Amino acid sequence: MTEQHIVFIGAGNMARALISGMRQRDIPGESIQVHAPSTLHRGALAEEFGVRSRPAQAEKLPENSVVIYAAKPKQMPAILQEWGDTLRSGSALFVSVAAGVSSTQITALLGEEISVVRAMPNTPSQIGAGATTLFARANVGASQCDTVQQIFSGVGKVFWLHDEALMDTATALAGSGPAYVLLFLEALEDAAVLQGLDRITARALALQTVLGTAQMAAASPASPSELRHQVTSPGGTTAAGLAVWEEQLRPLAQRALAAAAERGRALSQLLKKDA
Ligand SMILES: NC(=O)C1=CN([C@@H]2O[C@H](COP(=O)(O)OP(=O)(O)OC[C@H]3O[C@@H](n4cnc5c(N)ncnc54)[C@H](OP(=O)(O)O)[C@@H]3O)[C@@H](O)[C@H]2O)C=CC1
Ligand SMILES: O=C(O)[C@@H]1CCC=N1
Repeated sequence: MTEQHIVFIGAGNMARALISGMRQRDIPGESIQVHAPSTLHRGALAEEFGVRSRPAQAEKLPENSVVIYAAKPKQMPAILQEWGDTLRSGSALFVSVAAGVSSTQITALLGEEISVVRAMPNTPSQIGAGATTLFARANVGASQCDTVQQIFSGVGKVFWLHDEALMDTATALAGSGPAYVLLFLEALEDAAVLQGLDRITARALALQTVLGTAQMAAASPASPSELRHQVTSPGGTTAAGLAVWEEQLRPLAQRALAAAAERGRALSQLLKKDA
């Protein structure tokens, strides 16, 4: 793992989260290089994590490079145009974290079947608590899959998919998921403040409740439904609250995941128009 060179295209939120998680796992800063047009974000990453900061494009890659595409989906045609020769001439493994963009689109943009893996990580990767879904094209070898597995299992849990179409669902659930959980926290906090609790206490109580419950569910062999029933006394406070959640929550979850997955597919279609 330490011999591997990890090359980021893009220095934004997701690159930062992954680099933070990698550095906590003692991947040396010198084996990570970050490319972005401006020095704004890559400069900050170099300063904070000791990674190498480079302009937007590399002429040549170090041996054993894993290139992680972490710029916006819609920029992929232009960026792969710039990186095409570099990627085609080496033996780099190309990992895209871009939402929506299919591996077939990526190889079509490159005009060659280089090794492509799609990854959908999430921002808790920055503290080693990420959830990453991976999909490898058929030509990606077992040792390349191991390499990708090692990189992302270093920053959290890893789940492989064999049907690429489900990457949009994984994106809707886990890539976007931290934002849903944070919105839920905000809503709980605000509701408690409305009832008179001070904001600091409301925030801390909401956070510890979500954290403690997630840890309990992760540690327990029981299903979320079974654990929920343990909290719910007949005729008690939880039953009263749950009756309200049940009216809306499941249909809302279905609509939210459908909207997010559809947006992933739309991002992919947009790329077709621009390409
Ligand atoms: N944010 C998230 O939670 C998640 C995001 N993703 C995916 O990660 C990718 C990046 O998202 P995010 O980090 O949020 O986006 P940001 O907008 O935070 O970062 C985008 C980065 O791309 C860089 N960039 C722009 N043009 C180029 C170029 N020509 N060459 C190299 N780099 C370039 C920008 O450079 P500069 O610093 O100069 O502005 C910036 O650093 C997206 O594809 C998204 O779908 C996947 C999972 C979760
Ligand atoms: O919102 C987005 O499109 C990206 C992908 C998943 C999380 N952030």
